[in-house]
Amino acid sequence: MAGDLVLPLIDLSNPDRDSSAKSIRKACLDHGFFYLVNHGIEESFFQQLLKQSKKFFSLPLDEKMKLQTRKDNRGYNPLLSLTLDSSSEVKGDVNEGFFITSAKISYSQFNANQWPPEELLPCWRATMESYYEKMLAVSKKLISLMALSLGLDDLFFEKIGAWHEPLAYVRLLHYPGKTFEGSCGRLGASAHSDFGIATLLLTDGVPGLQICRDKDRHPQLWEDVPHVHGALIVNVGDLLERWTNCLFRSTLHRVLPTEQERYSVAFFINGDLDCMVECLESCCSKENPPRFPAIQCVDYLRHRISAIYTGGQK
Ligand SMILES: O=C(O)CCC(=O)C(=O)O
Ligand SMILES: [Fe+2]
Repeated sequence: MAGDLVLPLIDLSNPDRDSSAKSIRKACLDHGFFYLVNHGIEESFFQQLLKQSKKFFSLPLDEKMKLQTRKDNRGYNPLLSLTLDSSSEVKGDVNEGFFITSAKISYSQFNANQWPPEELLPCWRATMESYYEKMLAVSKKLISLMALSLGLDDLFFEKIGAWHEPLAYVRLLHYPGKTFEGSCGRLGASAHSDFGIATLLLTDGVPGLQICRDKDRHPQLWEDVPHVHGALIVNVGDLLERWTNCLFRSTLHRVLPTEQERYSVAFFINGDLDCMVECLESCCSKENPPRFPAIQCVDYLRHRISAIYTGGQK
């Protein structure tokens, strides 16, 4: 049964950075989720982004399929093509999506984003590129507060080489609502934790997102995440959980099938591909040894990304 959930609100513009860092630490210990406000992105820009996203998903399927993702995970994923809970026997999440990342990053033999033709969707690419840049700037501020919240230098992630050319993704998402008849007990997004450092999520206000704060509890308790107008929902990812030896929690979440159509945009922040993710000194001791071996960011992400492709990654 879903209960009422009150998540902390972090003000990114607060000049008292130590106080923000303290609040972030508490939020990451208690929930692994919080709202980010005063992040500097205008509401009108969010509306423009959601409008452009809707325009893309309204294109005929054959047009969208021309941009289907390849090995590098950029472009279009049709309905049911990904299953975020890779251990689930029920395959296929009821959403379609579109991934965009930095043009500078070469992840496989393909190193270019895919774009719908300008004559079909004027300004689409420019809107997405602008969102990517704005979110990268917000993430940079957030990452430095997260470093402070762990008692580290605020430039810690830059200094260890995790934030020079970080792999980040914009993921546009469309949940079709009850008009889609092939759901058969599937979820909008099956239960998962995100892979990277953190995720910053924008939704259109249609409910559906739930979190499970204690994944080991049986039966699991799923709680609705209320919409807060203008706020981004931030959650800790598995790479940060590894860095912090499970001090910061990458909380399980999912999206229920929705009656109405629903649009959301996730911004996934990961580190630089070649950075090593290994337990922070301050997060381990003799009594609490590292729970995960060190791993290169790219190896971890490749493995996790390929596991969510329902029929294998093309
Ligand atoms: O659409 C949402 O609200 C959540 C999406 C999500 O959890 C994801 O893409 O990782
Ligand atoms: Fe997620």
